[in-house]
Order: sequence, then C-alpha cells, then structure tokens
Amino acid sequence: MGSAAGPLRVLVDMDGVLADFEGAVLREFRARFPAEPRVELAERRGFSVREQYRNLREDLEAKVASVYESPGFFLRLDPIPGALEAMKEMIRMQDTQVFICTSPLRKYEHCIVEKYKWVEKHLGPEFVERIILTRDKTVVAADLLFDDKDTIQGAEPNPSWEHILFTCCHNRHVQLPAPRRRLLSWADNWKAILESKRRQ
Ligand SMILES: Nc1ncnc2c1ncn2[C@H]1C[C@H](O)[C@@H](COP(=O)(O)O)O1
Ligand SMILES: [Mg+2]
Repeated sequence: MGSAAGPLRVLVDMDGVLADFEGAVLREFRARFPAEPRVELAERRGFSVREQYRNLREDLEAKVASVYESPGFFLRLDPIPGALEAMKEMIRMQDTQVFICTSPLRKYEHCIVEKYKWVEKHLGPEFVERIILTRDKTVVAADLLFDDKDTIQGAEPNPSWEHILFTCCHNRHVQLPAPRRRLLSWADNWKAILESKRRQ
C-alpha cells in the first residue's frame, strides 16, 4: 500500500483517540458512586479500566462496567481535543483513505448504535460511511492504525498496518521498543507520520 500501490489507508480508533472514554468513565463513576474509591486519570495504568477497578476492590469491577454499559454513555463522550479537526483535514488529503476502526463492547446493546450516532453528530454522514466495527483489527488491511491500546492482537499475526500508539492516560508510562512510534496528541505531528509512511 502507500504511494506505489495506491492511496495511503489510515485507520483511526474511536475510544481514547477520537472520543474521551476515560474522562467520561471517571466523571460518571464519581457521579453515580460518590462514596466509592476511584482511579484518577493520573493513576490509570493498563488498557482495561475494569481490571484496575477490580484490583482496587473486587466489587468495583461491576460498578465501573455498569457505568460504560449504561444507555447514553457512548453518545455523551466528549471529543478528544483536536480530533474532529484532524479527521476533517485528513479526509480531504489527496491519496488518503481514512476509516474509523473501533471495537464494540461484548455487551453491545447501546454501544454500537451510539457509536454510529456519535460519528454522525460530531463528524457527519461522510464518516458514518467509513466506520469499521470489529473485535479484531488485525484482519483489516491498512497502512496505519492510530490506537490507544498498547497491544493489539488477533487472528492475523502480522497485520499490514503500523500501529501508532495514541497517548492516553492508561498508556503514557508504557515504554515502546524501537521502532514503534507514538502520537502524543492531535496537536502532535500526525501529518509527518502519514508522509513518512507514503515514502516507504
Ligand atoms: N480503557 C478501556 N478499558 C475498558 N474498556 C475500554 C477501554 N477503552 C475502550 N474500551 C471499550 C470501549 C470499546 O467498546 C472497546 C474497545 O475499544 P477500542 O478503542 O476500539 O479498542 O472497549
Ligand atoms: Mg481505543
């Protein structure tokens, strides 16, 4: 893929990259369970918010899950700063195909429809056409995947994309081995990452 074989194909994850999942979990957990201990964003470690709450106290796992499994949770997520502007710019770039690649919760009742509604509300119908919903991102063919999950595994042991780790509260302490790359935020130079991939 890339310049020799056609347009650059870019996958952009949703939770933690376009939509502020972590901020909303903490805000809504605090509102629903004000007397319970919680994990502040500065203390988050590891992708699974559920696992960290379980380690804090076993019964908190179900409580935190009930927050993000509630109707309206995914629709209420705030956009990550700069994400909407970057996506609208990226989709207009020449020789570039942009897709939103996101995994639904196993308990998918509200999550799936609300992800579609969120994209329509914040990015518009042209991006709704570009949603890829999958529990396995390794089988999707692309040049780049911007994603906040530090380890992405699935059926394909050698995915075609380069995973760019998007910095989020739970992964900022992860030391990436060379040659893995990060995007620190949407204010960081995402265009340089796209251009570097075109030249490969
Ligand atoms: N940090 C997270 N902890 C638990 N669950 C999470 C977290 N971030 C996202 N999720 C949920 C929400 C999505 O439905 C899936 C996968 O998200 P993705 O950003 O596509 O990896 O898990
Ligand atoms: Mg994510």
